[in-house]
Amino acid sequence: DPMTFGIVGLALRRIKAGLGTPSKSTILSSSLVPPADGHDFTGQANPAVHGNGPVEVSVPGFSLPIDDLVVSTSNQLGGRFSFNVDFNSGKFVGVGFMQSSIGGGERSSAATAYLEPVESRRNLDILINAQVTKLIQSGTSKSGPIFQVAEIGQPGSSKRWQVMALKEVILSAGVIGTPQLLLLSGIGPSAALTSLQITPLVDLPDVGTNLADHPLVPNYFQVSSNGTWDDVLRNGDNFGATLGLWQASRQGLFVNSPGNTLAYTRLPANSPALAGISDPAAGSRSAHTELIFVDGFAPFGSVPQPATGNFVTVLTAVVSPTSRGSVTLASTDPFAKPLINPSILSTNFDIQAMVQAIKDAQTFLNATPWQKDFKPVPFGDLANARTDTDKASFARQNSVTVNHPAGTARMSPANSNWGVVDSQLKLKGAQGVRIVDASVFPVIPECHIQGPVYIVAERAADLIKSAYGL
Ligand SMILES: Cc1cc2nc3c(=O)[nH]c(=O)nc-3n(C[C@H](O)[C@H](O)[C@H](O)COP(=O)(O)OP(=O)(O)OC[C@H]3O[C@@H](n4cnc5c(N)ncnc54)[C@H](O)[C@@H]3O)c2cc1C
Repeated sequence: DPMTFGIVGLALRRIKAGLGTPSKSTILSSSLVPPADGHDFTGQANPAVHGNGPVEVSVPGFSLPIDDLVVSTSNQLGGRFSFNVDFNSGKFVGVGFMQSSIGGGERSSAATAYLEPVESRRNLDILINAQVTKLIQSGTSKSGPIFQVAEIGQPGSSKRWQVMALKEVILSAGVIGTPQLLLLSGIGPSAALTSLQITPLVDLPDVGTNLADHPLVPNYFQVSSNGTWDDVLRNGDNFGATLGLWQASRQGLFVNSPGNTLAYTRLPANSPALAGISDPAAGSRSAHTELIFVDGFAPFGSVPQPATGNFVTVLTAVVSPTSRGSVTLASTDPFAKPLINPSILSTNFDIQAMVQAIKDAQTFLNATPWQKDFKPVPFGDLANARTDTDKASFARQNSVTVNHPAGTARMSPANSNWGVVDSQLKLKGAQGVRIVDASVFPVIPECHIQGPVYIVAERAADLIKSAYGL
């Protein structure tokens, strides 16, 4: 459950650019804290490239038998698999230790780090068991309709309440909820809205388009070691004892997910994935693919955990995908689920990059450090996926996503005729609404995107304070 931050890189670039040390509230949202087991994490992360913000981040707090094998293999293979002590350094490729938003063996999040400390503020009300059903036009301005009223309801009831914002509405309903709400409010592609009998108020064809996510394939390897977590998952007593240990002391296997190590890799320069296209990654220090090394059978997708045997899973992902899907309305009922078309692996780049990642997983686990105690052997459909064509087919059959959707209300230049928000995060063609969530990313970041969401949120806070002279 990793989160990766580019925040310190951002801060360093600020300092180099002569902008001075960033104030805490401007840039830094996380702090590196000791792992749950208190082990010396020298060489697993670099405190010098971390900030001092409220979200707690740590390296894994429970060592796994495969950790040393991953590091040894990195040292042996080098090149695209060289060791990277900390992905926050500004160089985002290589093999390293996972960093998770965990402090003291517990999840740290926007809720615990930002919201809980201010819950008792008199100017903050939190409505639970309530859902915004639409934004209501409250006036007209030269920039377009003004939306300063949110309508609220509860499932199973037709009763509605209205809340009026004195300054503006900040919409943070996420990559699925935000476009759904905009569409329900008459903000989106006019023709599609009209066909659903919704009166179009702002014609923004991009609402709900540009949905990006990181496709993920679980690659299973049967191993001869009997020390993997498979028996914890299978055996109720063992599972209960492990959970009990976490509940009593925030120690043991359950202090984080059992994927302690990972690799971010760039494709080889001659990869067929890159033929005839411009490189979709942000730059030479950004990755195309990711490998997460899990000490057991990670039950992703439709393949159930086998009743016997020990396993290592390598989760392979494409982190600079070019496929784009969509979120559209299935119904005008605000409580009905929208239609989500993830459209993953729908481009040649994405499928070829995934094939390379699957080959990389096999190369990595074929290295000598694994041959003494683990002796990994491809398991299930992976065992039969011998050629690149087989691997592409295996990927199509077994892909899920990393749950990193982004981009359904993308940012664009103020005077462009595409996009949904401008660089101030304000809804285009309207007044009174700002969007602050992962839907505004124009492209999906090549990392687990929770960190970048915090960056956008911190930036938005500054934009809002600045707009009102606060
Ligand atoms: C299963 C899963 C695992 C993940 N694991 C990781 C990980 O390990 N590392 C990582 O970096 N990222 C991870 N992510 C991604 C990360 O959680 C998201 O990128 C991030 O939470 C997005 O933040 P957001 O503010 O855009 O939206 P969200 O966090 O989704 O917040 C949107 C909120 O709006 C609420 N909402 C929606 N519609 C309405 C409405 N109409 N009225 C009122 N409220 C509404 C939702 O209930 C939700 O609470 C994971 C995501 C999932 C789903």
